[in-house]
Amino acid sequence: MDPDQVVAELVGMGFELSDITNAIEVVGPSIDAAIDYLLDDSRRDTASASTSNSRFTSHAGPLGKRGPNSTSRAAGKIRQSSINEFVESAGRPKRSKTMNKLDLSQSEVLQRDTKDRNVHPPIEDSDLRIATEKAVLSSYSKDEDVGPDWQKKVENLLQKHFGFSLLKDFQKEALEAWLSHRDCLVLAATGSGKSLCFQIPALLTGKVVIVISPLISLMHDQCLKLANHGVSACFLGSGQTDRSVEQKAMSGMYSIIYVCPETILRLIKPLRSLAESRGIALFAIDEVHCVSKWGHDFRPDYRRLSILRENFSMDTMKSLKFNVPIMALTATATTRVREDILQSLHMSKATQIVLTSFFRPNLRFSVKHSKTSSLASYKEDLHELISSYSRKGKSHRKDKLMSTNLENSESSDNASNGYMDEYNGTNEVNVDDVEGDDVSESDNEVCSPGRYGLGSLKDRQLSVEYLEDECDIVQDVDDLDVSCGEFSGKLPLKGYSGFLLPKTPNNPEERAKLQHEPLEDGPTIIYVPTRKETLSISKFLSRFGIKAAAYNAKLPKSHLRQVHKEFHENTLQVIVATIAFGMGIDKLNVRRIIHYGWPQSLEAYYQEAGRAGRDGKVAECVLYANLSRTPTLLPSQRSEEQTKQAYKMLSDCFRYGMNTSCCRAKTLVEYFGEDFLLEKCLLCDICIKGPPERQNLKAEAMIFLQVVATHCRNFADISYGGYEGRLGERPNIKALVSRIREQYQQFSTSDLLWWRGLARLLEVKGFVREGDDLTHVQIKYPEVTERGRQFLSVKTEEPFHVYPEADMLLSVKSPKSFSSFAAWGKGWADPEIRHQRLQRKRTWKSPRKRKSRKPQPDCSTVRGRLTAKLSKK
Ligand SMILES: Nc1ncnc2c1ncn2[C@@H]1O[C@H](COP(=O)(O)OP(=O)(O)OP(=O)(O)O)[C@@H](O)[C@H]1O
Ligand SMILES: [Mg+2]
Repeated sequence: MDPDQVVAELVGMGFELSDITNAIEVVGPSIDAAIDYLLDDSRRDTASASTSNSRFTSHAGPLGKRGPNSTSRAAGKIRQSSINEFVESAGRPKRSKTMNKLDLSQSEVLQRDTKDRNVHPPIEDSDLRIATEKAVLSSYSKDEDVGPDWQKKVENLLQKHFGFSLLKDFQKEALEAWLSHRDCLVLAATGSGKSLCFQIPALLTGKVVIVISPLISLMHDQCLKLANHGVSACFLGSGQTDRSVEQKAMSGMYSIIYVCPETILRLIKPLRSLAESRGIALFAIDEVHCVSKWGHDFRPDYRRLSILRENFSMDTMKSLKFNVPIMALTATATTRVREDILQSLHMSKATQIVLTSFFRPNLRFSVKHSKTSSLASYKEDLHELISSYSRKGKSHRKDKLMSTNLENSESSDNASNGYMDEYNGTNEVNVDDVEGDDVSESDNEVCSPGRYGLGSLKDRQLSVEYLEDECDIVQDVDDLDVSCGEFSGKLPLKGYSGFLLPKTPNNPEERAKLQHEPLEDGPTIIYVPTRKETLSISKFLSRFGIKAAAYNAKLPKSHLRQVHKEFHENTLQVIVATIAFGMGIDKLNVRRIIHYGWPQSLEAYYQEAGRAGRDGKVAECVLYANLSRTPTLLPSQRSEEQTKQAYKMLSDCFRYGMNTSCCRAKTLVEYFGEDFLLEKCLLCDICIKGPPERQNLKAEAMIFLQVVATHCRNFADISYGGYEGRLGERPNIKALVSRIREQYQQFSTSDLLWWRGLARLLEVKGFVREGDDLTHVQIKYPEVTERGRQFLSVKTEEPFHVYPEADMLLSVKSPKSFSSFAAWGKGWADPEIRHQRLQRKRTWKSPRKRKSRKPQPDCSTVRGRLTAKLSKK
């Protein structure tokens, strides 16, 4: 491969250019070898951190033990995995020559499963198979009535297959709906046990359940678990390499068939035959929020699933005694999304809505301010995480090591990148933070300049292509075809009864005790917006002896599988992932979910956070976000309508972060349309710290509304002109705040951040609204409403009490360094002063820039050629 191509691919995976060039210089321009070298680098860091800082030279796999084909990236790329691999990797006997098509574990599973219903395992010889299939098909019980004692039967089946015997109430409700042949929409919290609702019908009848699922990794995971529980299941779609599986599935050889929406559309005909032969008990549509444009994971193919109702109803299939019921399931759907689901899937008017609480009583939610953009932020924010894992290991030595490493990393970062000084004192609010309005909202925080040592990054900052290539956006079922199963096959089922049990106490005294309860052992998932951050943060953590691994969709599949495996085997402490570490991951003991950067919606946030504490024990969900900067939408192909909706969802998420007075858990569950029964959760940062002091901001509110009213009127008359804006240009909040600073001496040094917060509060009260047609994350072109005008005109002494929001508090905590903002601001209007300032700014920056810039690229080396190429862009 051409070295430039190798470098370009590795850059796409998120590796840093300097590391790539080092790797290529050591191992040559081979992509596989370079990946191994680069991933080993973190390993070496971990090893060196845990052994007296000496460099670890052997090339063990990225996580210590790569699979046999780990060096063959090509193999990982071309050949997609099949369930057999994962059954094998679960420690079960491998397929032997003497065995038939299925490996031992699967045939065992089939035997066990089929013994219950006189179904024979599929066998290799085709004639014999056809004969067997005929016998099998004729032996299916066509009796739909499972009888009045179905609960008893279910309990027995649960005990036999899963090791517990009690159905949860919502599961019972969903099954009752199915038994009466009704459609059903199940809305239940993450980890509550929705899968069981559609797995039981397959065990209870001789019929097949078809499950539509969005990701191959999810299907793998569920098939593997079912295999471990003695239930025959398979998945179909592009990830299925064994072509015979589809044929077997369509002839009724599996009790549960997982299929992606894209595939089911072409399988309608064979499925109709299956409905007539073995029978289809149910269509289950998992993660059904993907149906809706108003949801956070819209997948157009999900919308076409209305085809199921059209093709499997009594009207279209005369042999059916009732429509094949549809069961739709999700953990994150707002009221609007629910309506959209019912409509789009043509679910019946009598659809049973099974709604359980979205509340996760054992999760401690919190939001913290961080620039989340540099090594300095990592140090500040991840310090506690590192200490917690170090304490669990050899605490004293590691703590010592940690401080040494912190020092080392500081000096080396300063020397190599020269950007540390820019971010020292991470939590300081800098005027640059709030100047974002001048650039479009697509000026995304995910690509703050100077972070990754890529010289030309700043130039590429506004490029949508670049951003698209930086973030993992799951658009297709194949995007993440790696398994996330419990590979050990030892599911901790005995005595475990879901996250609601062991019960998290409900009474306030008991709950208060959980506020500071130390977390038990367990892994952490850190969600970051970009691929580069998966690598930079995992590398950073490895330096302190943490067993951390990066996970993003562009990394080799072999690496991702290994990460899944080690995660489920509890040998990894931290996974740093993009959203690619996806839906439905069911690992019980995840102790922390850290979001490092703004999520795109509360739906996505809550679903990802919901992976914590599924064992019912206390777990933490921390969102680190830059509270002084408006988050921006990650690029994706959206229609105008979808863009508006995406902004709305991002805005809701931003407001969640800005909130300082309402319990986080309450905000989250109410977002999903649920009435929160406890007054507060008592575990989140707001419940623990309490809200800030309420302030009477009457004077400020009046001034703001007055200025907005005046300038909006001027704008409407097109007579407005003067200061910063051009004639007829609608004044944005930044311009309006400049006017306030100029006109009101007492606010001459006030901060835009603070006024933005006030504008949001006034918007919530209905005194101002967004005047622009485009949607923004927060109010940008305020306009006074009728209510606002009334507020302005009524001269009463009534106070205007509000809780200041996070950005307001932040701006007060770190006031501006210059003494008179107005004077400083006015200076920019003077061409001479502006010229001088810009000159000065250039001279400030130039020494550091010059220091970090390479003299002249040497085009005889890979590094030189690439540097020259990138600097041309
Ligand atoms: N009735 C039950 N009693 C005890 N445990 C249960 C019960 N039902 C399900 N579980 C367990 O709950 C865990 C979570 O189940 P499942 O993966 O179905 O959750 P989910 O609701 O689909 O979550 P997600 O929304 O994240 O996909 C599993 O380990 C499962 O074995
Ligand atoms: Mg699920």
